[in-house]
Amino acid sequence: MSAVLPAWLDPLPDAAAQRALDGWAIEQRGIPGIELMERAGRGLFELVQRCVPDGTIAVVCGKGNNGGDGLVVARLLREAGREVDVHLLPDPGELEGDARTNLERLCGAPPRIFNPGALFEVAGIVDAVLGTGASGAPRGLVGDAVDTIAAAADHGVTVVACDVPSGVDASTGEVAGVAVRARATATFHAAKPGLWIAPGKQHAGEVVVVDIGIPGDDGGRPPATVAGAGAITAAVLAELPSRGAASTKFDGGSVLVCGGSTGLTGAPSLASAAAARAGAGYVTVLVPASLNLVFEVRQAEVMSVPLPDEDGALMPAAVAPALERLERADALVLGPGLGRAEGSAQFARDLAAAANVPLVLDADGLNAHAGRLEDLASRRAPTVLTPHGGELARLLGVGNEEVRGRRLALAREAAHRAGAIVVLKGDDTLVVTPAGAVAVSPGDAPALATAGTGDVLGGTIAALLARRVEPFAAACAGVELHRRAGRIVGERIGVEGAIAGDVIDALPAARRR
Ligand SMILES: NC(=O)C1=CN([C@@H]2O[C@H](COP(=O)(O)OP(=O)(O)OC[C@H]3O[C@@H](n4cnc5c(N)ncnc54)[C@H](O)[C@@H]3O)[C@@H](O)[C@H]2O)[C@H](O)CC1
Ligand SMILES: [K+]
Repeated sequence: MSAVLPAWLDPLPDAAAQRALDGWAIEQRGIPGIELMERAGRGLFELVQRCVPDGTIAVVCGKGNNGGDGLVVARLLREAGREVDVHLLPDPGELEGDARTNLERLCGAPPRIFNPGALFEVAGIVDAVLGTGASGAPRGLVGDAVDTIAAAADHGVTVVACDVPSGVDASTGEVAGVAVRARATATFHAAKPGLWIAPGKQHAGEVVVVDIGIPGDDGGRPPATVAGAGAITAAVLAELPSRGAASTKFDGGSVLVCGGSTGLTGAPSLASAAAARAGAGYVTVLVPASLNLVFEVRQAEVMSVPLPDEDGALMPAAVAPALERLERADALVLGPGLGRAEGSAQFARDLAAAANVPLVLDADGLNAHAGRLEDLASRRAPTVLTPHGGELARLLGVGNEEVRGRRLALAREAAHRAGAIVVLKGDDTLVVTPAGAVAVSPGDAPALATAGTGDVLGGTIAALLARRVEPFAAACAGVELHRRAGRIVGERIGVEGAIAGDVIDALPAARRR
């Protein structure tokens, strides 16, 4: 599936797209494959020298061009005076093309037959077994080699991966069987989605992108490299409107936040405060009448509308009054603190179906749609689901383990079934559209790992939807603002002890960075 990625996403070509790019560079732009391989090997060499400055290096080579890169780096390391053991998995006669050429160019001792024990006695290992040509779990001797490299890493041997840690699916980050866990990965031309998406992200370690001279779109029209995914960049924030001198609160749009239940009044408060801090013109919470006083007192900048409730939980009878308020709203966040009462789940389903405004469905609003994603597909206005892993598992009726292992595939499935944008939260937050576009967040905002930051994200995205930002851009920009705010909090007050309110307060600064 190739969707044209917006300019504010840096392409993360998947395995097929990267192979197409390699082929295009060779056939259409006349760059010899052997030259691409040499440049790849040189980039890998520099990373190995940095990560393993001394001691013996074992280079384990598979039979494809990933192995060919390994043979290049073995030669360069030996030319630099390093002690290098080359372990060749295939018979030498099985090597073809550029890999074979580099076998012939190898200086020093010829490659040895793969010797697992030797991998525990070296300072470092270069994993040149499988790259973008891998399919499925490593098999046979390749599987044994990947197992051994992984075990050696567990014993403290430094592993540097060539292009992709062997065993990781370059396109999705899935690990079918066993995979190498590298200290660092030298990846060629561009990072692949599998290096940015868990569990592949954790296997890749530090990712260094090596320029191997594949030209950009210099009019030569490279193949659509957008078949993979895109990395969210700061440029997405340029999609956001700014308040001008003549702006009024009406320009900022009206965000409604519907949720809350006894003991769970904090979530709608966090979501509504976040919407205000993210630029909404005005924000109103729709909450159980018996809890309304809490909201009257808590946040002066947020208005509150009491809805009929039973024991502090919203029931289907609250749908009609809520819809009345929605007539004058520009976006709705539904779910924060809603609670698990059956009547509240029905309330959430009825309101989601009837609300004709852009909707951010979060928390118990999502749980109310477990196994009912298709109900959302008939909504006329845009829908953004913001599940964490456990909520996505409940939506799809699968186990948490399956979501942890197949994040991209399952986010795509939910987006397709619900006809909605899915924001699958995590250090590697994914934003996936029903049409198949995929954006990945750079993450690295550990201060966000605290209760309530999910509510903050929902309110932030709703504020951008209320300002008529295109929904995919609004979801990605919301994720980026949220991440930046988390990083600001981490720098200002420290990761430990950061709380969701700090992230809200940092949202305005996050736009300025
Ligand atoms: N194409 C180029 O110009 C460049 C490529 N670079 C490097 O090449 C690899 C991609 O090479 P390719 O030959 O397509 O595939 P691999 O080297 O990944 O090897 C696949 C090889 O292994 C076998 N295999 C596949 N899956 C499994 C499995 N699960 N178990 C066992 N064996 C498996 C398969 O039969 C193939 O023979 C790319 O990653 C780069 O490293 C250069 O870097 C740049 C130029
Ligand atoms: K590899």
